[in-house]
Order: sequence, then structure tokens, then C-alpha cells
Amino acid sequence: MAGMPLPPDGTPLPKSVQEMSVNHDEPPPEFLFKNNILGLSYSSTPPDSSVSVPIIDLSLLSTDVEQEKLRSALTSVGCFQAVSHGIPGQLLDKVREAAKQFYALPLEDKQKYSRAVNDVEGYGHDMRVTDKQVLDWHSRLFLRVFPEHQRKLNLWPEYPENFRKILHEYSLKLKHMMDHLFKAMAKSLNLEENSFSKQFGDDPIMQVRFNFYPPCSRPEMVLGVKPHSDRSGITVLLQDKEVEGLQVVQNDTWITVPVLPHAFVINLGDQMQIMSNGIFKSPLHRVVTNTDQLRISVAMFNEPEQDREVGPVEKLIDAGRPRVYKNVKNYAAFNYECFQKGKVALEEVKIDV
Ligand SMILES: O=C(O)CCC(=O)C(=O)O
Ligand SMILES: [Fe+2]
Repeated sequence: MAGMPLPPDGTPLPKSVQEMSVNHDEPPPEFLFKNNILGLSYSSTPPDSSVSVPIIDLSLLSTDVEQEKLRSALTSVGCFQAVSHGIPGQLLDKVREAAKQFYALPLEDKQKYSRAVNDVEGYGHDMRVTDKQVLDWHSRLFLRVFPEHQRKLNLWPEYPENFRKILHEYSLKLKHMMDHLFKAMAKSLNLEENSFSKQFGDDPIMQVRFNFYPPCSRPEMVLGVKPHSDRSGITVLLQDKEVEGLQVVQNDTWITVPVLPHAFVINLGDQMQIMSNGIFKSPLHRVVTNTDQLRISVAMFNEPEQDREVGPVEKLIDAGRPRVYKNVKNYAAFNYECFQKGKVALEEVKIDV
């Protein structure tokens, strides 16, 4: 693909996903997978009781038992549901409500916050990078929340009126929680508690993505988000309060992450897999669509400071476990380039043995 001109990201969709959904349109070919994507494991077979997403009580993370549960979750499935995290349910409801009200605005009002062509920040659709790309059935609002001076406030909705205030409050709380998680993850591997956080620097990047998945008439052929692993260190995901859709791979099966209204889904990202020298797993996940319910989720990602190098923690490298990954810098952008070329970024930064 190298050297081939890419179709401009600006190629407009004839209609937005939201409009197509409202009109019950048949999704256009760009959105369709060739085969049925759901398979028996999703549509009819109840999940095997041995496969599930672990639940971890964050208020108990100083105990050996909970730390062992954390280590076990991150070395196997790579994600868990966090409960007793200390963030009030009322705030979570406000975040969901603000997202819902923004999404309910007329399209032209939302488009005041549109992302520019070839930029990720702002409101819009899946970025189009190749003509072979199967498009995701969703729209999103993607914003950088930290460092604070890098916020592009012109892209932060002014309606609902409290949107900016709620997002600011929510981001601060999540930053605190991510710090707490980084420490617990380090301790669960018998490392100094700042082993991961210090690699991210004093002013790490945090970005939020509000995902809107309207109903789709062909859920068996169309995905809300294609299979991917996150580019982040960790991702804190607030699922819709009622509507399921997120699935992760476990034992070669897609399993649905159940809705726990006041829990967060914590997904380990690629950069944490690198820093842990491959001990923790960055899980492959996707989002399925449904025929009759809007689903909204809010994902918060952390990343190291711009131009900061991260790599496997020295103490996790030894004769029995040689270094698996090279050091990486600006991995999110690199990951995105790989995605454009159809490559898997984590494989590209592996050390050849
Ligand atoms: O909507 C979800 O549940 C997950 C979204 C996701 O994977 C992402 O934004 O990276
Ligand atoms: Fe994701």
C-alpha cells in the first residue's frame, strides 16, 4: 500500500450514520462485512461460565487478595470491571446525560464541533484512511482533556450548558483513578509503585471519546467498532447504563462485557503491554450493533507526554524473560500509521529473537 494515494478523509458520507439510522436505511456497502460477524457464540449460545470479565473492588487494592485478582485479570483477559472506585454514581449519570443531550442536538449544531479533515479531535465519523476500510457504525466526539493548556475549547460543546464543567470534573477524577491503578498494577508485579507512572511523565496526555452507536438494521453485518486493541496505557470505559455492545476476546471467543451500571470497564492498552514486557495483555475488543437501541459509551485514554520514550521495566527483564519490546515514542501516532498499512503495531515493535 506504501506510496498509493489514499482517498481523502474528507470524502463525505452521503448521509451521517445517525440519519441513516433514523431513516432505517440499509447500511451502504462501505459498512458491511462479507460474512456474518456475530457467530453462534454471540447470538444464541449462553457464554461458558468459565469465561467472564473479572470484577475488582478498587477500595481493596491494598490487600494481597485483590492485588492478586488484578494481576490475574491483566495477565489473562486484559480487562476487568472496576467497582467501589469512589466516583459518585451521580457524576457518572451526569456524564451520560450530557453526552445524550449533545447527541440529541440537530446535526448542524453538532457539526459546529466537527473534526477537521485528517484530524482526530472533534465530532465526526470514523476517519477514512483507505478505500478498503470497512466503516464503523457510530459517530464520536473526541477531545484532549489533559494537559489542560492543550484543550481545544472550540471543539468542546457549549450545550448542554454544563457539558464543559462536567467533563472537567470527570477528567480530574479519572486522572486520579488512573494514577491509583498504575500504582496498583506496579505493586501487583512487585515493582516500585511509580514504575509505570514515571514513564508517562509529569504531564501525561488524557483524551476522551464519546461514542454514539445508533440502531442499525443489519447488526449481523455491521460493527459499531471494528476489532482493535487500545493505543493507550490504560482505558477507563463508562459503558451505557442499559445497552450492551462491548465484546472482548477470551479463549478465542468473543464474550460480551455485561453492563454493571456504576462500574468502569478497565482495558489495558498496548503501551502497558509494552511497559510490562508482555506480562499484561492488551485485549482485542469490538462493539456490536443492535436494531433498536441507541448505545452511548465514554472512553478515557491515557498516554505518555509527547515525545517521551516508554519501554519494558528493567526489573521485568531477565534470562527467563528476555526483553520482548523495543522502547517506543509517540506510540499512538505510530499505531495509527500501522493501522493505515494494515499492520499490527505491537508486532512491529517486538524484538526479533
Ligand atoms: O463503546 C465501547 O464499549 C468501546 C469503545 C472502544 O473500544 C474505544 O473507544 O476504543
Ligand atoms: Fe477500544
